[in-house]
Amino acid sequence: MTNEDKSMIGTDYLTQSDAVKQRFDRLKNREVILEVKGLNKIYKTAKGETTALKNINFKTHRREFVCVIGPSGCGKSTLVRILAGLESYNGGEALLDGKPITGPGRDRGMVFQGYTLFPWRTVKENVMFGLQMNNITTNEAAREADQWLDLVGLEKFANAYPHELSGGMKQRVAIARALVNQPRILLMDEPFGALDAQTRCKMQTHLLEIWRNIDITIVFITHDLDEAIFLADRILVLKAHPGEVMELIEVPVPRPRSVDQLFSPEFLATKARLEALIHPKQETDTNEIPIQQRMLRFVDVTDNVE
Ligand SMILES: Nc1ncnc2c1ncn2[C@@H]1O[C@H](COP(=O)(O)OP(=O)(O)OP(=O)(O)O)[C@@H](O)[C@H]1O
Repeated sequence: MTNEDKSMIGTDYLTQSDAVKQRFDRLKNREVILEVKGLNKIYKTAKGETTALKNINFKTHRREFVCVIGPSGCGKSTLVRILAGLESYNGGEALLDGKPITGPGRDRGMVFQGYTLFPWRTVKENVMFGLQMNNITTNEAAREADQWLDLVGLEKFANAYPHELSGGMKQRVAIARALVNQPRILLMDEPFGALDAQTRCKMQTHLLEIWRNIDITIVFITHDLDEAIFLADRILVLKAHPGEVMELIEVPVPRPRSVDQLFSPEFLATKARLEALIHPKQETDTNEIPIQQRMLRFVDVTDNVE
């Protein structure tokens, strides 16, 4: 344990080292890229109304990395779809560079959990697609696609087809394809959710490396507490039914991040706070039937597996 570790013992997630504090001061001085003000979303169905988002407020600064976390049904996907311009909303505002979001646009790149590559196009052709849709010549698109494939470390796979790639590689192509139009903001909805733990970990480090090297602001949806703390500057914590902001947490873990920090006092303190917000301890319900009594017996009582 280093002296710095020792000095952080007993601190909570609100305690920031001087370096972290200064970083947040710099970050908050940067221009606001995304501003969400009093945003509401109500879904109307035959069964009634669901308030998916209620009075959501937050700002994201240039080159900030924001994670959005919360229990199932808290409106994470709804929020990201509204920001992408794929979903309408019922009041409030969502502003990108001060302008209302009214539909999809080149200023936003999207990466989803499912692999959304065109299977009949090569890796490079997948990345070129967005550019060609914007009337950029094939030669120019090919040159730019090469640069982005280089950035995500897939230059050697330019002529491969999606089915020849691993899950992590497919998501790297998806990131290159989302970045090729040089959006202001990258919206990522559980992009690593389908990957195995080891690949997921590598992709997180890789994404931080990409983010460090380019001028991009990231809004990243996740279920995973470790992933949120590892990646984010700030974490927007939502609650469900209705989807509301519980807290916007400034992650006190210094940058650059590495897996060695997963058990640092700041990391664990932040995780404890997220656990308390997202999985609060339930009061014991005295009316609840003990689990053993609820289970059907499928085996003979004498057949003891232990
Ligand atoms: N198209 C829709 N029509 C009706 N209700 C919807 C629709 N999409 C989402 N909802 C409801 O809105 C609420 C928020 O859903 P949303 O999918 O945004 O949550 P989420 O936090 O992304 O959930 P998960 O983590 O399970 O993906 C939920 O109660 C959901 O049932």
